[in-house]
Order: sequence, then C-alpha cells, then structure tokens
Amino acid sequence: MTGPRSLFDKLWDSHVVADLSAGSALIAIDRIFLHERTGAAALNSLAEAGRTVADPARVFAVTDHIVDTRPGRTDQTLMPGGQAFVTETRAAAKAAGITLFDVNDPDQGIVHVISPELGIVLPGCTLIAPDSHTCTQGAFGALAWGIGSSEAEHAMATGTLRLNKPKSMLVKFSGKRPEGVTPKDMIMTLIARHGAAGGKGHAVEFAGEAVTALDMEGRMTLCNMATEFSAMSGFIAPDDKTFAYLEGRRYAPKNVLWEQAVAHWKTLASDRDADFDQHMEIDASKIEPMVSWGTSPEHSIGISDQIPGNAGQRPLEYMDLDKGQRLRGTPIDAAFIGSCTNSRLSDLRRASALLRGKTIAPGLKAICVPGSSRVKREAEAEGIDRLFREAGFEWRESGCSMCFYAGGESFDAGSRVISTTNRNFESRQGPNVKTHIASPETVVASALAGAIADPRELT
Ligand SMILES: CC(C)[C@H](C(=O)O)[C@@H](O)C(=O)O
Ligand code: SF4
Repeated sequence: MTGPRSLFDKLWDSHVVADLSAGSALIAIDRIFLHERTGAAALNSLAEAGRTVADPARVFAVTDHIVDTRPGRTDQTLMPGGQAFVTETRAAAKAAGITLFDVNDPDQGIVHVISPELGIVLPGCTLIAPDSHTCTQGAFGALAWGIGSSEAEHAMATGTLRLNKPKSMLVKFSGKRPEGVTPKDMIMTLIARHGAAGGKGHAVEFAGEAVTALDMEGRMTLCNMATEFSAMSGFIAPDDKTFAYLEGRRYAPKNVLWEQAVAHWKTLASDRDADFDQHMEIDASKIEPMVSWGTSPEHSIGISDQIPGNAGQRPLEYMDLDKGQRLRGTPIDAAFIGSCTNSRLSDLRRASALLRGKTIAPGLKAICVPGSSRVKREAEAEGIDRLFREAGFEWRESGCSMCFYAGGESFDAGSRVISTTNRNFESRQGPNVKTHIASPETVVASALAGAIADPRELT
C-alpha cells in the first residue's frame, strides 16, 4: 500500500502472508498465550490430530482462570473438577514443549498482566490468546486479540491465522483528564456513549492528549475494555514510555537487537492524513468517575448522573434499581479490586493510599487480588498489602478470582458488589450477584462508605 498509513495498516501489512478471497488474509502470528480454562483443550486437540506446535518458543501458557486465589493455595479449587484444568494444562504444556507459568511460579499471574511484565508482547507484533481481553496488550502497539480454541490450535500448528480484515477506527481522547478520573472512567465513558457494539468489526486506535498522558498501566486499562466495545482489538502507538517499560524485560530483545527494535518501533504510528473508516472524539476534561447501573458495560453513568429514563426493564429489575435514581448512596455488600482491568501495581498503590488509616464499612466483604505474583511481591515490599489488610480487605494470591466466579468461588447469592472488573453480566460474580463496575478509587470510596460513593469526595 502506498500513501499515508494508519498504525493498524502497518501492523496488518507487515503480517500478511497471503491475501485470500473476500477481504480475508492469512496473517503471521508472532505469539500465542494460553490459559488453563481453554488452553489444555486446544493443546490436547492438536495432539489428538497428530500435529505439533510449529514453534514452541512462541507459545506460552499460564494458570490464572481456575486456579484458587486463597492464601496457601494448591492445585485444588473449590469448583468440583477445577483441579483437572490445572493438571491437564500442566501435562499438555509439557508434552508440547511450551513454556508454562505454573501455579506457584514467581511469574504466574493473569495472562494479560504477565505477558507485558515478561516482555512477551512487543510493539508491532501479533499476539493471540483464547481469551477476549487479549486486546489489553494492544497498549504496547501490538495487534493483540482474542480467539477461539480451534483458532489457537490452527495458529499453534501453522504460525498463521486466517482473518477477515477489520475496519479501522480512531478514538481520540482530547484534553486533560481531571483529578480523580481514571483510564477506567475514560473507557467506560466511550462505551456508555457509543454502546457495547460501538466498535463492532473495527480495529480501534486510541490516541489524543489524554491517552499519551497515560502511563503503560493506564493504557492497558483503556485497551482492556476494547472488547466490551465489541472491537476486534484496541491499541496505542508505542512511544518512549512503552520502550522504557519494556527495556530489560525477560523476553524483550537485548543489546544491538534492542536498538534495532526501538528504531523500528518508532515508525509504528499512524501517518498524518492516514484514513480511518470511523472517527470518534471524547473530551477527557468532561469525564467524571463512572459506575455501571445495569448488566452490560454500556449501562454506565457518571457518579453524579441519574439512571436514564430509557433504561431497560430487565436490567433494572435484575439490579433492583429504578429509572431516574442516582447510584451514589446505594448500599453495597461487597467490594472487589482485581482483574486484568485494574490489578496492576499502580492500581493497588492508588487504592491503598486512599485506605490509609481508615477501615471499610462494618460487615462488608472486601477482597483485593493482585494481577500477578510479581505485582503481589512488589506491593508487599511497599507495604500495600498491610494497608489493604488493616482497612479490612482480604489480600489474595494472584489470578482471575472473583472476576468471573473462577475456581468456584463467588460472592453471596444476590449480593451487590462494587468491582474493578470489566463485565457486569447477570451472575458473572456469583448467582444473582449485582455487579457495579468502577475504578479502583471508586471501589475504595464505596467500600469505606458501605455505599456507592464519589472518590473525589474522599478526604
Ligand atoms: C474464560 C475466558 C475464555 C473468558 C474470556 O474469553 O474472556 C474470561 O476470561 C472472561 O473474562 O470472561
Ligand atoms: S481477570 Fe476476568 S476478564 Fe480478565 S481474563 Fe480473567 S476472567 Fe477474563
């Protein structure tokens, strides 16, 4: 292609192995990441078909989804049959010769948290995982997206995947983000405004002053929920912050290869005048802390707003809320800090700083689950675990945990939970559990008050 190209065009063009019919192409896949919920099935099915992993050095696996997060964990889970996911993944990974970050490995953690920590995702690469939040890793200027198990199998056997070329979209966050407003609030605003299907069929580049101002962890939070916008993926052009984050990471290139890589990565930005199929713009200075009221991430409002008059009956009934109601002051039973959206060190730092010297509302169940074993160790070295514990939070081993009822553990049936996760679907966190998604700051403010609260009012 000649003429100005977008970052997406560059990522796509550099991976096309063959143009196929009707807008699809065979795309080279640089990295594949598996987890125990869907990974063992893909590996076993590959082996049963008599195939092998083409390049085991590019395939990684981790135990994060089913694994227990209670302190002192073993392979056992509360979920009947859960242990088999862990042991089968272990056996299948060994047989396939791929790298596994096992239950007690110091590098274990949620797949989308550990891949950047280890420098497995790199700018300009294609990375796939049988997990919808793989788009998180687009924060590094990679094309990273979620696939199904059979596609993982195909990619492992061939190093390629057939893909329909998505359309492109530029989402620009202009202006400065106000105090107390986080990247989570930015992405929730986009989804609330343009709908959970707003990005359908599109590869979305996030850009603008409020995006480049974010650190890498904030960029990951933003890209994480591109899938809740139905986008094929979300990504951000790499810059000096990206390079500084990756330098020295285990799988990142070293020495002269590093220099060469950075020189190439600097070309990975949309050219001026590059074409996009769609443009959206949001003024970041007008965003306020967001909380979801319903059962889709698009059912979200600013903390000072009222539930819209056209809100659907079903989500309102499920959530036991009314049109016109404000969320602020709604009593909660539990609070959760964790998940691939908001469980990195900076999230836990900000949350714990707000807890210092305070205790959560009596009777409230509150849980903090670090996104990786590394985040847990680093947080403990800073005394962050102590701040959580002294305030009344449980402090866990890393994993997906109660983001999706993992390992069979859930919140009490019917309880109302404020959560830093990305999905508020019916019964996502336990039978009839009512999930309100929000930023770590809003979760802390609410846990302290025992009711949904505005973090900007914390003193
Ligand atoms: C279990 C897994 C396949 C699933 C996903 O794809 O997203 C999970 O991570 C989720 O968040 O619901
Ligand atoms: S933390 Fe939650 S959203 Fe993220 S990968 Fe795990 S289950 Fe999925």
